[in-house]
Amino acid sequence: MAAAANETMPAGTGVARWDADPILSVEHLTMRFGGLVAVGDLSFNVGRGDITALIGPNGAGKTTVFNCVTGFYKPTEGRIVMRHGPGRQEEAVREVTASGLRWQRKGPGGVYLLERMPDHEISHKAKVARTFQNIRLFGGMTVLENLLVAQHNHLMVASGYTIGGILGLPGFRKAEAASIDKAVHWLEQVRLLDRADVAAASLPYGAQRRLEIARAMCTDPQLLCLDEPAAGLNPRESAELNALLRLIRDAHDTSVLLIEHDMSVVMEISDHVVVLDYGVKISDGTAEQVRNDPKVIAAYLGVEDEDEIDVPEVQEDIHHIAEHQAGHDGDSGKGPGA
Ligand SMILES: Nc1ncnc2c1ncn2[C@@H]1O[C@H](COP(=O)(O)OP(=O)(O)OP(=O)(O)O)[C@@H](O)[C@H]1O
Repeated sequence: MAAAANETMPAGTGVARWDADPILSVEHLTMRFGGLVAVGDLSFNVGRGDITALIGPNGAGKTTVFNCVTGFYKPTEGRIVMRHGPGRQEEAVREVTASGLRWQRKGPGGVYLLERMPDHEISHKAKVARTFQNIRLFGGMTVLENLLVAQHNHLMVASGYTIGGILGLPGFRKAEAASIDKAVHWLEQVRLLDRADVAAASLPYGAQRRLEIARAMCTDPQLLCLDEPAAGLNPRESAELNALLRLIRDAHDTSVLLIEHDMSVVMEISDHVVVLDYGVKISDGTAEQVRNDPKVIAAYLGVEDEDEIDVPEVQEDIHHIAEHQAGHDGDSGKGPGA
């Protein structure tokens, strides 16, 4: 996947890679809260094997999109298609849509209509994992326990939903050992193995953020959704996060969709960037394309007339604003105490 990460279009197709091989398609998504249209007729694709960033000013609708994708909200309208296996699988998507079913599996492939599925099915069957803007670890449990709890479903299956677990039947013991191996693997990846036995709440903020990502990865997701993973991190921790997300994409075959205000993270690691403003898409392309899009610049600065913008200077301003915003977020309830 990584090898393809810098090529926007597969040779000779003229179609962006994320449109040719989307792991996730958000199609005509609308979410209304009473009279407020938080997201209006939004469509975009998340490419298989890509890091995709969803960005936009405060209140643009990013978290609402995440909540629809992960089953926390039922969209007012629209379809959200998750695909296991390559390609668009158009016929399977048509079949499952018409059938009224929630998903259809065929061999290694599968099509899942997330707007029809409850959140636990989205995580266990469609293989979509998420982290939250405000950290949601089990603070009183140890670091290791947090990663084992994430694999609870797998262990329940191994116990046959009986007291097989308590009795230590061989199948369960094997599954339990595999769960510990996986937890240890991810603790190594996020550099927390030496903290495995401490309470999660006692970790510094940046380490808690890494633990959240490790916990999500212990569910073996095909798509990892991260809500502001760099919020409150210092520059060194931000650089470590970039490396971790690249490793997740390249070595673990997991696609990543992230909401992020820190433009240094977005521009450095994203293969694809989608920009929202007032619940609608205003730009969609590579980081480079989006960075130079006057509509994006105008949205971030609240400028009405794009013709008045002196682009290079404004880009500098955007960078400062993004930095300021990230710092401000860290002080306003998105930090460890939140
Ligand atoms: N549960 C809700 N009930 C009512 N309005 C909501 C709800 N959730 C979000 N909204 C509104 O929908 C709009 C989009 O909010 P959302 O949180 O999705 O934006 P965002 O882009 O994630 O913002 P931020 O960057 O500040 O987190 C906002 O006007 C918000 O007030």
